Parts: sequence; C-alpha cells; structure tokens
Amino acid sequence: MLMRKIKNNYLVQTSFVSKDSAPLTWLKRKFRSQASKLTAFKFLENVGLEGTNTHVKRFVQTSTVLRANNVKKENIDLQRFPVENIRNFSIIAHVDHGKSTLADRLLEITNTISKNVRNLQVLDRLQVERERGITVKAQTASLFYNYNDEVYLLNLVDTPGHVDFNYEVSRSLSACQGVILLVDANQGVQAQTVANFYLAFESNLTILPVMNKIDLKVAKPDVVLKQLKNIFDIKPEDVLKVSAKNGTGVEELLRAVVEKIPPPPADLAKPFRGLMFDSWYDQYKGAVANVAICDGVVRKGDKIQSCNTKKTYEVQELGIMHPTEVPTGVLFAGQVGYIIANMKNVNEAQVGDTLCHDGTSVEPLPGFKPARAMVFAGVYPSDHTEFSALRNALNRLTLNDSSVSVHVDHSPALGQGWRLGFLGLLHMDVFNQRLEQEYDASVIVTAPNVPYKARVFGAKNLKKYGGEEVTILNPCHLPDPHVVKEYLEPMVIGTILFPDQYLSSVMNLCMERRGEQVDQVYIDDTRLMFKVILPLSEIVVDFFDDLKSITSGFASFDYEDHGYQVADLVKVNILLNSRDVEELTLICHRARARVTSKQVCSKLKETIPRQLFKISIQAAVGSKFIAREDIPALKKDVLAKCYGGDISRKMKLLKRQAEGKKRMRKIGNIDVPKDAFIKVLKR
Ligand SMILES: Nc1nc2c(ncn2[C@@H]2O[C@H](COP(=O)(O)OP(=O)(O)OP(=O)(O)O)[C@@H](O)[C@H]2O)c(=O)[nH]1
Repeated sequence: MLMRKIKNNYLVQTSFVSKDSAPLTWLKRKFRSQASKLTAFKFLENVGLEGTNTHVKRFVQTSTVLRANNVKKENIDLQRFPVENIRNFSIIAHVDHGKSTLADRLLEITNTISKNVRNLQVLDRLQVERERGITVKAQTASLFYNYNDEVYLLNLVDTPGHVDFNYEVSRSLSACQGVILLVDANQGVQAQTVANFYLAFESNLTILPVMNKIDLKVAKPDVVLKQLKNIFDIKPEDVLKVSAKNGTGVEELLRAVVEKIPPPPADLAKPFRGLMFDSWYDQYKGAVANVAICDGVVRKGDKIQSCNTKKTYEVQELGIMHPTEVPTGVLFAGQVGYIIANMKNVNEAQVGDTLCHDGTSVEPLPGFKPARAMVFAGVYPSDHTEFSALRNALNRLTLNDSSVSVHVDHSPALGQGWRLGFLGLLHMDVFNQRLEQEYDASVIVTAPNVPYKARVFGAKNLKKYGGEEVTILNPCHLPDPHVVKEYLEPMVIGTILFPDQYLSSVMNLCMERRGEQVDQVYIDDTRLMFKVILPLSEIVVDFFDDLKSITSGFASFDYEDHGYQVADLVKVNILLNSRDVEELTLICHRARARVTSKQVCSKLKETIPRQLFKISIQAAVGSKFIAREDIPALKKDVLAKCYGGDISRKMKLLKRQAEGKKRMRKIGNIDVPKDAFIKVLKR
C-alpha cells in the first residue's frame, strides 16, 4: 500500500517507473545523490508520507538537513571572512559522549539547519552510521556565527569516538587549531577521552574541556571535574557545562570557541597551498577532496598541482560544506572546504597531499603518517564474474576511507581477490557492510589475522623474501621454521579504565591474554587507570567483549601500537577431508596451538552443514595432527516428502535448495558457508 502510494505519486511528478518492491531500496536507488535526496524529501512531504514507515522515516531524517540547507545556499561571499574571523575546531570524545548531538545543536544555533526534532546526528550521513548509531567518518561543516556584531566562519569537524576510527580523528586535527573535548557527566573520563586528549595535546591544539549531559539525573559533575583535574590537570573552573540534548550552555560554548581558539596561521599573500585531509567519491562528480587552505587563494578554473604525484588538474568546483556541498567559486587562506578537480582514484586523491598552483613551487605540508593496519583479511567476490565490479567498488570506498591498505591476493579456493588491512575488527566489519550497502557488492571475507614478522637467514632466503625481515600479511605465507631465526608478533599498549572492585578479574583476564602490566593509577576515589602491554593477536577478536562482561559493562579500553616482540609462533593448517584449506590457515603462539585448533575444528563442525558424505576436519602443525572433528554423512533428498502432486511444487523445492547452495563456497567437493571463515575465530 505504502509502496503503491509512493510509486503512484512519484510517477505523477517524474517519469521514472520502478518495479522494485521494498520502499527503502527503491528510494535509495532512485535518490542516490544528495541533490536528488532533497527532491525525494519534498516529494514524500507532498504526498504526506513523512514518517509512515520506519525506513522511510530514517531516510527522511537524513534529508531534513538538505531541505533546511537549500534555502540559503546561494551567494556565500567568503571574502567577508579575514583570517582573524575564522576558527577551525574539532569535537573529540569517547564513544557516545554526545559529539554528533552537540554538532546538531551547533548547526541549529548558527541557523545552518532549521530547528527540528528530527535533527538527530545529522552529520552521521552514512547508512551504516545511522544503523549502528556510531560515527565512523569525520564530517566537516562550515557555520556562520554572529559574535559581538561580527560574523565568524567556524569550521567544525565531528569525529568518530571508537578506537578503530582514530585515524579519522588524527587527520581531522591537522585542519584545526582547537578542540572541544567532550566528557559525559555520568560516565566521566574514559579510555578514548585519554587517547584523544593526548592526540590534541601533542598537536599543540587549544583544548576546550566540556562536560556534556548535565541534564541527566545520574550526572556526577564533581567526580568528573576531579578526574579531569587528576589526569589532565584541567582546572574545574575552565570546564564548560552543557547539555547537547536540550541545548543548555551551547551558546556559551560557541562564544568560548571564538574567544579561546586562535585563528589559523594562514597567509593570504603567499602562493596557494592546501592540505588534502580527507576525500570521498561522489557518483556524479568523481573524487571530492576536503582541503584546508593554508596559504593564498584558489578559484574555480585554476590549474592546480599535486605536490606528491606532480599531476595537474583544473578546479571544476569548490566550496564549503554547509553542511552539504555549497559552491562558492573561491576559497581563501585559513578556510576549509572541498575541491572537485577530476581526480579519479585513491592514487590521485591521496590524503595528506599538498595542493598548489601549477607552476609554483611551495614547501609541501607535513602530511600524515600512513595508518598502520592492525588486522588483515582476504576479501573475495562471492561470484568470480563480479571481480571488476568489486575492484571499482574498492577503489571508490578506499578513497573515502584511506586507512584501509589494499594488496592483490589469490586463493586456490576463492580465486582472485585482495588482502585488506584494517585498523580493527569493527573497522573491518563496517567497511564490508559499506561495500555491500553502498556498492551492492557481495563479498567473502576470510578470518582476520594480525601482521606477524619473521627474520629469515641464508643468502637464498634473503633474496627470496627481499630482505631479512618479512611481514606476513597472509598466514599461509609464513616462512618455514628451518629458514627463520625468530618470529615476531605485534604488541600494543592498552589503557583500561574501570571501577577498582573489578581489579582482580581484570588482572586475570590480562594475564590469560599474555599481558604485562606496566602502570596503575587512581583517577578518582574508585576508578583505576591500568596500562598493560598485550599481544595484538590476543585483543583483536573478543578481548573487549570479555572485559565488558567481567566489569558489568563499566570498563573502557583503548590501545596503541607498541612495536614488535619475539614470540614462539607456529602455523596451524586446517584440512577438510585431508585437503589443506589455505584460507583457514592461522598463526598462533605455540602454547595456544592445541586449544585454538580444537576451538576452530569444533566451530567448523557447527558451521559446515552435513553433506552427502562424511567430512573430517583436522588441524596440523607441520606433519603433526593436533585436533580433529568429524561431520557424519547425510542423505538429503529434498523431494523425499513430495509424493506425486504438482511439478511446480517439486521445482520450488529444488530451486530453494539451489539458492541455499549459492550461499556456500565449494572447497574441493565440500560446500562451506561464506561466513565460516569469520565464525571460526569467534570463541
Ligand atoms: N541526556 C542526554 N543525552 C545525550 C546528550 N547528548 C547526547 N546524548 C545521547 O547520547 C547518545 C550518544 O550521542 P551521540 O551524539 O551519538 O554520541 P557520539 O559521541 O557522537 O557517538 P560516536 O560518534 O558513536 O562516538 C545519544 O543517545 C544521545 O541522544 C545530553 O546532553 N543529554
């Protein structure tokens, strides 16, 4: 009914005809670009369908901001803003402390969007962000704020809170001179608060400490103030108190942004120099670069050059995010905006690159340290014929998420594919979800592994591996022990914040995961901050889940890279009916090999369906078998219960069986479900 209403009305307004059945899929397909989302919104409003269906409601929510924004997009004159009237700042905080909600209020107060109850995290535009309720992508928005009868241009960056998306935060900070450090008035300082504070502190940014959610009945402002004093030496009188939800204190916060954060150190007189700190792919416009203009002026039609690739481009469009793209024709020193210049792929639009005018020579800006991938996994098309479509999708998505590293890979069972490096398991999950949702790609993801290293010896091996130290991205490429001096595993230094009543449980968990405690301090009367060095392989899968469950959800965890450490590693091969399945190979510590192998074999037994023959699942280290499970044979005749009757019924049963098989992947003659590769790692 709903669908018919939408379609009929839409037919009246445009000439599209759609045969799709689900309203959301249909809407999304027709209104992929932001401009056409606006049309969709107007259309839904006209036909009175706003909010009749949850999916449509969510869709309309994202479009609201576009409607509000459309009113006053034209004629923004950026020349009115000298450098002294510009402030570039970011909102940083632990997960769920209210960054995106605060951004909503800032957009409303500055009339960037109209006040509306539907404004819920409007800068979280991706479907995956709306579905999961988390920010995964930093978003910029330019706001105009009237302060003491002068208009200021405020460039705001809303950042993600989860540790897996920290690279987004560190890049965003390069375009800012200050940050709003948000702390939840009930939860207080958490692990990512500490990590984000130091990121800003080490970048010499002005930090505005802000306590959010003061409207909560369970707020503990005094405890939080004490924590801020103890950990960061922030004076209680310097902490602003706001409620992002109902807007209390937000106006004062905006005033503090203007008063306390310095203007960018930009020089209008110098030749144009801009730092590309983000990029994304627009279906119609190609690559869009987010640029902080450090010096000079850049205009539409200018010939610009990348300092890194030396390629030249013509600026086709440029403007500010207000909060979606608004062309302005020119960007001046100190401003932050977007540039479209016919860059086609991730190699051309490299984040961290410096842009300048063609023919000028400027000192390139420092750029960014490349993201260090924490976990690697193989990604393959479910169907071989979709290989090039998946390659295009990967090219576009890595433009949007430059922290993913891509290496071409091949697997005997899954064919041609890629080994992708991610910053954590959530990052991997989100990336694959985005591949499926935004690019209709259907992929098989293999079990993730951390990047181990091996030091090989012997002239022949040095030549074979291109040096003494070999990084192993794919477990089946681990060099044999007889050519290896030592194996190394990646380590992290973790920060855990939790109430002290859970101390012994947390210590036990860390010891179980081969952790070594290095520090322990009280941040207030009852909460502890614990520093522990852990092997990365021990935390990627389920460490945080276990930590949450033993502390009744009160612990928070953050980690950073801590180099490599010598480790006694072994390669475990998994065999299905005596055939080695490379995609399931894993590397683990020798002491853990037996237990891990048993877990993997029994997980596979649960995951692989019974088939017409017996299947043996074995785990082996070298030539020694260390675990085994068997799946008994099954004779599955789907037509067994179908005596006589109509042929169409038989066809339907056979068709359903064939569809079930599509979700399987043949390894030898065994059908393995697509998700088996990931499931084996979950304990
Ligand atoms: N009571 C109350 N709730 C708030 C306030 N600010 C945010 N919230 C709620 O806190 C939850 C998280 O808010 P978000 O704005 O998504 O938090 P975030 O920091 O952007 O989250 P991530 O981007 O995932 O890290 C939401 O349910 C908000 O409604 C506030 O001032 N008071």
